[in-house]
Amino acid sequence: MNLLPFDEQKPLDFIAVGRLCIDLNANEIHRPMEETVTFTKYVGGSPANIAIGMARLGMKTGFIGRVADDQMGRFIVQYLKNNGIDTSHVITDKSGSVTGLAFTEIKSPTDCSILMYRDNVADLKLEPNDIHEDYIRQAKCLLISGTALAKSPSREAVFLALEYARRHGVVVFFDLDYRPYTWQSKEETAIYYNLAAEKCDVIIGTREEFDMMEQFAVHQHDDEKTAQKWFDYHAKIVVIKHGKDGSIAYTKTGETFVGTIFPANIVKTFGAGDSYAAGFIYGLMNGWPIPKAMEYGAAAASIVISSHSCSDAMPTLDQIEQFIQQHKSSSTAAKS
Ligand SMILES: Nc1ncnc2c1ncn2[C@@H]1O[C@H](COP(=O)(O)OP(=O)(O)OP(=O)(O)O)[C@@H](O)[C@H]1O
Ligand SMILES: O=C(O)C[C@@H](O)[C@H](O)C(=O)CO
Repeated sequence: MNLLPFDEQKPLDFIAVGRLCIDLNANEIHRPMEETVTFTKYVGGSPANIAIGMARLGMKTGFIGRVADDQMGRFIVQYLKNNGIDTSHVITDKSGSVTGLAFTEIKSPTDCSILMYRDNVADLKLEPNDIHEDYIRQAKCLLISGTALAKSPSREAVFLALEYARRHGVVVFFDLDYRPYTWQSKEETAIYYNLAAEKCDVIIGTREEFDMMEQFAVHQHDDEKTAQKWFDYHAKIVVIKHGKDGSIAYTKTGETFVGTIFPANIVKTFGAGDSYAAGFIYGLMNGWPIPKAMEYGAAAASIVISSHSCSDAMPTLDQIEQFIQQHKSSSTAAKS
């Protein structure tokens, strides 16, 4: 049974809507940011990372968003173009907005944090008029990212994109991407996340993100009940990510798949979710069984957390397959 009816006649594979930002990753690692002197600049923003990941995997990818009218905005657009991503619907915001900055602190491979500068950011200036029905209609799938729901008019733009996607048989992925500093309150977040999730086909989030969404629900902290809640709406697949403990995917048809991880030489933990999403969505779009899609997501995640960047490190299909093969060979050798 084809859970996700991707329309192979559509010319675009994947469109992401939302945040285009800059990551400034500490170069002096294993120390607090107070002691960091230099940073490396990368394109960032969760939906941007996922779109870059999809393009690296060979998918025809587009983006809907706003960038600041400055050097950072131009850097982002050029980077997307260099990676073969269609930027015809990336708008330069002229309101004096700025580019969101994510300063990353890498105290240890497992103790990382992100300091976000997001006042007056261009990405949340996205407007409903920036959302074009004819563009979304051309895509096999659309990715929305939770942070784009944090403020108007971006919030309304996302709901319009969802309306167009539903109208034209575009499969919708919702990456929860909860970033508390962008919201007024958890209650506000839960309300808007629930309203969006009701319209989505695949919902991907961590246990903590689903708990935030379900703060008004009768159940708490229960993966199966979380999945069933969304199957009662539009969802076909719900994926709950559990960090180094892997992931669990539930389907509306009653199947459950437990995803394992690949060992990683961890440089930093963040970026795992975005790379996992790219590998997983790629697998689903190719009609693979869910376990294989989860495997490619997990491999992509291990590759990215073993790297200094997120976007730059998003792997190609060959890199993922070589990584998986190397792991399998090492496992076989270790057993013999
Ligand atoms: N320490 C790890 N070692 C190997 N794989 C990992 C590790 N942490 C995460 N992963 C892989 O990445 C997937 C997503 O990671 P996680 O659950 O941390 O999502 P996330 O919180 O959205 O990630 P991010 O830190 O990018 O926001 C996991 O399901 C797992 O497959
Ligand atoms: O999503 C953000 O704004 C931060 C990202 O750019 C950063 O790469 C990250 O946290 C990835 O999960």
